[in-house]
Amino acid sequence: MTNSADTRSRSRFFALIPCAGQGSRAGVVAGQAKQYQKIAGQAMVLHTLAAFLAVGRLARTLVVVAPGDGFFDSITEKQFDVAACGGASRATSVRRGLDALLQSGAQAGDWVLVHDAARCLVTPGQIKQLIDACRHDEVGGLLAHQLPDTLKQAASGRVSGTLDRSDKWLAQTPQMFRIGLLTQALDAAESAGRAVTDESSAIEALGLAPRLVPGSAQNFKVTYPDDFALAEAILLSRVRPD
Ligand SMILES: Nc1ccn([C@@H]2O[C@H](COP(=O)(O)OP(=O)(O)OP(=O)(O)O)[C@@H](O)[C@H]2O)c(=O)n1
Ligand SMILES: C[C@](O)(CO)[C@H](O)COP(=O)(O)O
Repeated sequence: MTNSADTRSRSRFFALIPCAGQGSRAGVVAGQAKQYQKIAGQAMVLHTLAAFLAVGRLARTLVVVAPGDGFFDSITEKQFDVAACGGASRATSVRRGLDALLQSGAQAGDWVLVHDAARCLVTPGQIKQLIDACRHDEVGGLLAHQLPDTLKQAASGRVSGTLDRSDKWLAQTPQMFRIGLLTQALDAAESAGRAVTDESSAIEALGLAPRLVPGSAQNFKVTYPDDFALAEAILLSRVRPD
């Protein structure tokens, strides 16, 4: 007979990569979405996937793309799965991806590491650090980065205050939670009509406190036009990812 501690200690780790956005802030107009733009010789998302595929502890990696997206069709012998179930928001893409994982054998007690396709500078070492820091945690957690600059509050384009930044962190990904808990949290946010921009905020709304695991300034999300050149320079400068 197994008890819940036994079951939890056998939990597996899955990766879920939301990849169904457009990249409007990056200035991407018609045509290829941001995550498919070439950086350092290959599509951004392929750099992201390379980091995850180098982490042996992951049972499986699932990429969630928009319905009708054929980007991965030509890649044969993929070491990852693709589900064309992306939605209108990142949260919907993630939520549908969780269903796809559960339908293909993942269990509610397994861990999922959710990571933006557009955060293509993450390293296998950072992914392993998150797993090691959170695998025995009751809640789970996320990579995050402490603010390196003075933090200003603004009103009408002028400074209205300088904020204490000692307790402020920039949320990054991956964000790692039990699949069942994250499903419950995203469903609760949706029922309450509360838009969530990351997994942690859905978990926080349940009254839980995710663990902050120091990431790196280099693990930024390619969001604005200037970010492409910076991401390319960093990728080209890396002899080995970590
Ligand atoms: N409906 C959506 C929106 C976003 N994403 C994914 O979530 C990650 C983070 O999204 P972000 O890059 O911030 O958003 P985009 O929607 O791609 O960009 P923008 O808001 O500038 O249009 C990206 O890998 C993106 O592909 C998604 O899967 N489904
Ligand atoms: C999930 C995220 O990457 C954490 O920083 C981020 O919130 C997603 O991007 P958005 O700009 O908030 O949509």
